Amino acid sequence: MKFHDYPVTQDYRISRKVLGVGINGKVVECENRVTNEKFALKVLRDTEKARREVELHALASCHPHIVEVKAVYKNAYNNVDCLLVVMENMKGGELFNRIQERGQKAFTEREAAGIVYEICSAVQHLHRMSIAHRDLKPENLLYATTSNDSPLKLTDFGFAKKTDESEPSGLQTACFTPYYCAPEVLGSEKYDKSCDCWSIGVIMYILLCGYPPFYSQHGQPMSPGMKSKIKSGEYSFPTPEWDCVSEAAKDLIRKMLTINPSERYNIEQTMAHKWICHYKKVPNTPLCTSSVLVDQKEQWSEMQDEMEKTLASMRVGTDNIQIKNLTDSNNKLLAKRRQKKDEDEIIEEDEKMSS
Ligand SMILES: Nc1ncnc2c1ncn2[C@@H]1O[C@H](COP(=O)(O)OP(=O)(O)OP(=O)(O)O)[C@@H](O)[C@H]1O
Repeated sequence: MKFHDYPVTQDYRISRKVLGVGINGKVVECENRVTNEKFALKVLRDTEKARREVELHALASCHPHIVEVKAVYKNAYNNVDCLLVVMENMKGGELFNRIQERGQKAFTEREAAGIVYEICSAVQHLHRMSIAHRDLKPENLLYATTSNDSPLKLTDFGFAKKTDESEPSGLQTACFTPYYCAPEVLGSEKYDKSCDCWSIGVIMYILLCGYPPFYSQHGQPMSPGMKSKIKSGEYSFPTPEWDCVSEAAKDLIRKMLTINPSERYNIEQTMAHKWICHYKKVPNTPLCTSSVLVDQKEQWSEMQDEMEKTLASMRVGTDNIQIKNLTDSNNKLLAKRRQKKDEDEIIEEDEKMSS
């Protein structure tokens, strides 16, 4: 995708409405000056990492279950190069918020299968293009609209990686990876893709019961021992939430949460599994998911933190360790301060243009 080098503010009015906040800063709403159509704008410092994110996202975005990148601008603010990514505006919110908001109307196993099918089709598209997402978590799954038949789409390619590039040797290490098979044994391409399948397994599990598979104790906050549970694949299908869930669903979860990534189901095997390929015929059994999500609202952010940490530890071992310069730092505080400054400068610029 070609990056425009004229100011984004020539084409879009930038609003102060914040659509979401992530580690790289805010995503704000913007409006096309000609059509008045609303979009989402993500501002990133122009670093090698940001370029990889934007390029891979744009490359993969022509898919019904991936958030579409409309345009990218490369603008400088106070001599700092930034990439401004205009994306379709996902007005329907995050996946689990919607399930939580259903109230009394029970969420069913067939609906869960439809959702997992949508996620799998996005991941299949990526893996066929030799892209591993590596940050597949609930916050990165957004609904396009608030209507019941809205598509669910995957976003945030901040950790995406082209998996067919030859890896420079020497700096890789498996010391930190908590998983049974070291990445270099399996090959980084298969290893990186296998992390996405593990994530789908976790999301599928939560969809079917409302709590994650690697809880220290159901209903209790996460314990420090959770990591070792993930490592040894210790999870179960507790009563009563799992009593009515089909054997086919449990079978697929076992295959996706297999500890050894070389034995874990890949995306093609997952798509061919009967619970996915016949997702419209999955039993319409009511699930406990919505009410459990409501009851455990307080634990949700801990769950998100834990999933983030686990995904981060899965990425270590396939990425080369590099000394970062300050502008590439992932330090949350530094990133927030920088991001806020960039956004303020862009909004100021926009206000100057409008006046
Ligand atoms: N296209 C979009 N439309 C509406 N809201 C969006 C869109 N993209 C992102 N958001 C919101 O902004 C939040 C942050 O976006 P994103 O995940 O891309 O940023 P990030 O800084 O890379 O975050 P993370 O901390 O998840 O790595 C999302 O969780 C979501 O709530």
